[in-house]
Amino acid sequence: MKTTEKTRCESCIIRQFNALKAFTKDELKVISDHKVTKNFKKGDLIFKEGEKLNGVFCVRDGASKLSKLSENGKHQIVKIAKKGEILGQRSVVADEQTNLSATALNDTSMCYIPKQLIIDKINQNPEFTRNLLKIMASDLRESDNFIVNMSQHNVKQRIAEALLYLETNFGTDDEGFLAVNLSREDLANVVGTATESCIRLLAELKKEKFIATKAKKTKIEDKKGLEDMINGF
Ligand SMILES: Nc1ncnc2c1ncn2[C@@H]1O[C@@H]2COP(=O)(O)O[C@H]2[C@H]1O
Repeated sequence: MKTTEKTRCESCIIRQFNALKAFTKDELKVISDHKVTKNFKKGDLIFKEGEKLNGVFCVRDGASKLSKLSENGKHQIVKIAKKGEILGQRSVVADEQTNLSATALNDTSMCYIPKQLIIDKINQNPEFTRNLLKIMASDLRESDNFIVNMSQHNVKQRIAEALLYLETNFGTDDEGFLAVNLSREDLANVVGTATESCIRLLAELKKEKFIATKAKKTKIEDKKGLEDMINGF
């Protein structure tokens, strides 16, 4: 992990995507003066489940996986976080330890904002507090949907959903391959299956012409077909 020169929050457009959009120019100046920009490489641990954070991370760029280690030693990936998200606000607000680990999936840049500033702003800026509540409410809705999805969709449907999520949220490269490539193990950990089953089901999806693969890259060939399959048609 590298700490780099600061970019000023006042001139950063990322805040439009998160609760920080409620801050005035003066508030942003204070945040800018106290935050640190941290850069992570693929595989770097950003924070570990059970850690007590002294601040929150604002994702400027890159993708990171949020995962929880279960008692049987498996990592369940709960979410792939993207640009604009704030990570760690749940434990900072609750004054608890983090519930998940965050690991960089590619080159990732994050601004680390000290906890005390966030707590001060919760007390001083009601619009910021409302925004934060909305984000946490949305995380809760996502978690509800995730649980329902796990129990009502089969593994193949869940793989299709994960691939569509990656395309919608992170886009594709010049050749149409997913810009964020999950390893087969990570994809298996998103959908809650063994890596071998995930590999077998990806091969099926390829044979059925829903997807194409090249080396470790994956391309969605038939989006409508995948959507129909998810909806049980
Ligand atoms: N759907 C989600 N469920 C749980 N945590 C999430 C979700 N989306 C984003 N997060 C963030 O992931 C963070 C993990 O550490 P915390 O528990 O401190 O705070 C959590 C939230 O900021």
